[in-house]
Amino acid sequence: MLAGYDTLITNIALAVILAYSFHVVLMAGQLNLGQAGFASLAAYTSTLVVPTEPLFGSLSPVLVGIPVGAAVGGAAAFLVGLPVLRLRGVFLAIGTIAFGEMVRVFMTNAEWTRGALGLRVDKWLTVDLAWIVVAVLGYLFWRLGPSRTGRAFAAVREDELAAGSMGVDVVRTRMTSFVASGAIAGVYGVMFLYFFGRITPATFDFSLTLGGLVTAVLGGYLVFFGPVLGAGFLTAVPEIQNALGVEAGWIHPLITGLLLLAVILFLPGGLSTLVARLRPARVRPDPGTEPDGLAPLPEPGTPIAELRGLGKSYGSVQAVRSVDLEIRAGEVLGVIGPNGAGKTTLVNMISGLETPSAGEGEVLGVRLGAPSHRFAKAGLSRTFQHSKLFDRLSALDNVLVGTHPVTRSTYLRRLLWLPSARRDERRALALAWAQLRRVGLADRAHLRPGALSYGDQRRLEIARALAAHPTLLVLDEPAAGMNHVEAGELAALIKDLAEDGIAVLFIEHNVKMVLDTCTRLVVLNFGEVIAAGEPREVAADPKVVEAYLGAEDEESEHV
Ligand SMILES: Nc1ncnc2c1ncn2[C@@H]1O[C@H](COP(=O)(O)OP(=O)(O)OP(=O)(O)O)[C@@H](O)[C@H]1O
Repeated sequence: MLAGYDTLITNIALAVILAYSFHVVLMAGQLNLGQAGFASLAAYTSTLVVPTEPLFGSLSPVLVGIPVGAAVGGAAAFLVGLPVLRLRGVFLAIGTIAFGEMVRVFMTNAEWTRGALGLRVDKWLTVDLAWIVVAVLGYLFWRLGPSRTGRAFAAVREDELAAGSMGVDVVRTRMTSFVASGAIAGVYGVMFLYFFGRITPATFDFSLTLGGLVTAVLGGYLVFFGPVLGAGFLTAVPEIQNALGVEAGWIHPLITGLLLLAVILFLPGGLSTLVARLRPARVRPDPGTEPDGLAPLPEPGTPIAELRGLGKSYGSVQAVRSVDLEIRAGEVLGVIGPNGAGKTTLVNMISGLETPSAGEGEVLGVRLGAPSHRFAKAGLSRTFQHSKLFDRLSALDNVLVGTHPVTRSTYLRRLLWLPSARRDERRALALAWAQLRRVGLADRAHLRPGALSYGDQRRLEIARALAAHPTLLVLDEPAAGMNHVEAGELAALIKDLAEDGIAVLFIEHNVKMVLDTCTRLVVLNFGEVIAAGEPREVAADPKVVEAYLGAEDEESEHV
């Protein structure tokens, strides 16, 4: 019955495959626009290396070409990614467009490609095979979404800095999505070749890239079936136009453009989120088990961090100078000081977000200057002065990202439905739920951060940090914006955590809370430690009163 529509249906499948090569990078927040180049390289390579007749008499050339295309596209993406992934956002887009154009110019001028005349092969692609490839890709993306790798992609997309601090290797995650995108574009290129039987350099021009991007954005990249919706929708427009007998060629681009605008303005997650919204919001339930297999924390009092002569300058501004500091397991160490004293810069160096300009040190066995995910893996978790929650993830998913350093990758095992992947996911869920309960947010697990009160957002960030089972928890002004009651509850939580053996390093302007909770206090002024020791003694130090507490008197009366 569908025989007359073979070409149309195969075209839709090809559009879906191309859109998936955008979907995978958009999932990780990367604007790669070099797909035309990867597809071109893969298709032209196939004309050179894939036999023209079925291999062993039965294996269709397209079946040989698909893995060749994936390998060529993936390898090219890796090589291109090494330099261009230093770029971000629009600069990454420009760099990858330039690559696509370079490939096109090369293919036009090379002799073996026969330039603009192009190359011909037999048409081996069938509609069934095209949709089998779509089904395989759909399956891969369906299983990716709720896996640990899928969460890492989402975390990098939402906030690279926070993702790194949660133990996600941002460079690796960006490269993984880039290589996957190249591999899928390569598969597309080869399938295109064996469907139309002819390619020219102009086949893989910038309009192909734009078409794929529009399809992926329109369909949406937050849900795995976005590319199918996008491709179906965009193909339906000219078909309806034909059925109505409207000839005008401008209608398709106009409707596509308007739709794209509407999606960007009113439905940033694409059409698929509209479908997803029809389902009631639900989160994966608490498995009800206690999180197991967590490494014991070091004995209280064991040194876990040592900094010597630490300094950081930004041009002529010396933010931190000659700081010597030791942190011991199980202590609550408060860092106070006037605005601009260098507190955030200090904890940024301790957690790998800044590289020191002077001095050295180790935190949990990791030398300062290493990337933030290494500190997170070693047992350091942190929150930020201005919350860095993942806005498009539910509260539960935010906390699940926090489990990254203490969980194993589940994606490949999820593809094979191995029970061990299920066990690991249940363990991550148990860890996340336990922290949501601990901070009193279990009943709001399904909400996105934007729907939570300010105090709840700060608590959620603490839950996310605790999900990594940290040895050292760094809190940057956790009580900022909290009322008396909330600040009191937070102080009680910090004391509880210390009793559990977690070392807490926290920056706070709420002096009452600092004096109530800290076992040791460090005061910074102009980047230098001006006092350190027992909190009440330090608070009474005339130097501290002059530099900070005098100025804070009014504020502390309010806290
Ligand atoms: N990325 C940067 N580039 C340039 N200067 C910076 C940078 N980060 C911090 N500084 C400067 O370093 C100094 C210390 O800033 P920092 O944020 O560490 O202070 P702070 O004690 O945390 O202040 P606050 O209590 O206001 O958060 C300030 O003078 C600040 O302007």
